[in-house]
Amino acid sequence: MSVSVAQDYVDEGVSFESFDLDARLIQAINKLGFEHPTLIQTQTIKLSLEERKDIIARASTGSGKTAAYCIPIVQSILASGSDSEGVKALVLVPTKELSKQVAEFLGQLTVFCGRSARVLNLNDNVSEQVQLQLLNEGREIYVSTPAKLISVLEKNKSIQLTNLRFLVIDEVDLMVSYGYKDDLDKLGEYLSTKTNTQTFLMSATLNEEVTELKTKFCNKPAVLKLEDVDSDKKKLVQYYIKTNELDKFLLIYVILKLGLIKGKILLFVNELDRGYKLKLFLQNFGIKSCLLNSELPVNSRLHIVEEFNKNVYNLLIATDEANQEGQSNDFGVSRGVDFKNVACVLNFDLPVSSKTYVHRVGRTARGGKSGMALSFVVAAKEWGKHKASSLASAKKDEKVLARIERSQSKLGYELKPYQFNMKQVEAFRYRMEDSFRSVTRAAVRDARLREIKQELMASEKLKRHFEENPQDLVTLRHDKDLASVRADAHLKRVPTYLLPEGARPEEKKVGFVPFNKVRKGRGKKRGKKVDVLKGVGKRRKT
Ligand SMILES: Nc1ncnc2c1ncn2[C@@H]1O[C@H](COP(=O)(O)OP(=O)(O)OP(=O)(O)O)[C@@H](O)[C@H]1O
Repeated sequence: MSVSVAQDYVDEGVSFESFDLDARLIQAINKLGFEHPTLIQTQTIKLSLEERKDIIARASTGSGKTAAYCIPIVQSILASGSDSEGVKALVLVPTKELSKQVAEFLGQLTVFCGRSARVLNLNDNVSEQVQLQLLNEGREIYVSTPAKLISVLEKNKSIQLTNLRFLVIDEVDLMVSYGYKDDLDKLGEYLSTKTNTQTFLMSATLNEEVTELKTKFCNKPAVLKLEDVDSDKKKLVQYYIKTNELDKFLLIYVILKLGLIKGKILLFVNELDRGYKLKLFLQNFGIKSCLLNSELPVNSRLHIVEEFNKNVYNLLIATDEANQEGQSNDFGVSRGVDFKNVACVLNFDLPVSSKTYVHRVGRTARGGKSGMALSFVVAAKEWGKHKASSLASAKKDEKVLARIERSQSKLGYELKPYQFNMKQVEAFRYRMEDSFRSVTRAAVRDARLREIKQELMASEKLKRHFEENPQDLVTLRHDKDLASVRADAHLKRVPTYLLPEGARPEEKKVGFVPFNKVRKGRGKKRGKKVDVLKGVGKRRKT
């Protein structure tokens, strides 16, 4: 099987065999479908295996950083045989989602290694007894969030980190802002990183706080910065639409109802309630979505990401909360999670910083695929005019957009304004307003409570159920309709007269749907499609 990742980042002249890797590791890499390493992988594997260097790596989202540190770790463990007892590698990540993702990836890399390289995710949802048993088995690689690690170390004094050969801090710039500083300080007491351990600090973005961790954990590190890729090779196209607060709802309704974006969409909002509001609003039109936010139990969150990756859902509404200071909390949905095959990242609410924008849009155009980012930007003069749809963070949208444009242009990207022809979507306005009105604050509150209850129950069910029936996912779909919003059933149907000609039933057209009238005439222009959402409606492969 051939998986073409991040073609832009692939180091085509290099093969994995050239690193002299263990045959079991090569076999696993082949099984994963990786044909060539990516640039960051080539550099990291070499520096790690040949020079045993500490590494600080900044490389774009989707460039293959996980394998870049996992491969040398597994290789070194296999090469050393059973020379010492205890944990040999520790991978720290900021969220449970990432802990699961990285542990699973390491599981795939070590699938042929038997007892020579075993992985333990300390964040796994198991009883203390089971965990103790797993710890006693003496696994070679631990993956954990810092807080969980410290709690495990404090409860199990017999765990020895003295033979630790690798320490990885992934998404390193988040670690400090997540409040993990104390845990990392404590961890320092368990390790002698400066002498025995090779350290990797990884992220797509780095900040000053990293300097502190560098001093603490690294010894003359090599600094890799691999984010500049030929702009003509770039596969991420970025658009923004300047609009007002209420019209965001009109735009999203038209775009989704008419299927103007093909493929899976990851949509970001900035507040919890807005996620529910949008879900209920879309539900009125028969548009299904599922929610991902920090309030949901972790089991549900993990399951939702898994299901989205398996294409069970097409629209995921993720809440990336912004705190009072306007800083994005970035709780994890926009960080590091390897969402598969996302065709479009849609910033329904613009993030509050250009850094968060990088991580959000980095969820698409991964694995060699192309992708699109579309951001709704509220014009400053429009802000606050419609209370019910207003969002505090949108006040600064234009300023944030300017910052995003500056930082993206340094990376060789351009954000193109999207000229949305609002006149042509006006016909949908009254339906949008009907639906918008029906989603009252009480309905949102009710939906939020219900969803959490439902997910808490499902979460427990999930745990037990999947232990017994790993295949049976049917009862636990997360995109069920929520709560009882009093909207008319007619909203679910778009009457034929509102549809663009190409989408009317008798025409049986599949795929791209032009919004304008089909031009009839002679010669080449006959039947030419004009796309009101030019760019947005482009047919795409996913
Ligand atoms: N050499 C390779 N060949 C093919 N696919 C690869 C290769 N390396 C990584 N991949 C795939 O590319 C995708 C992105 O990799 P990964 O999640 O490590 O990116 P990342 O750099 O950590 O991004 P982020 O900063 O968003 O976390 C994954 O699905 C991974 O399986």
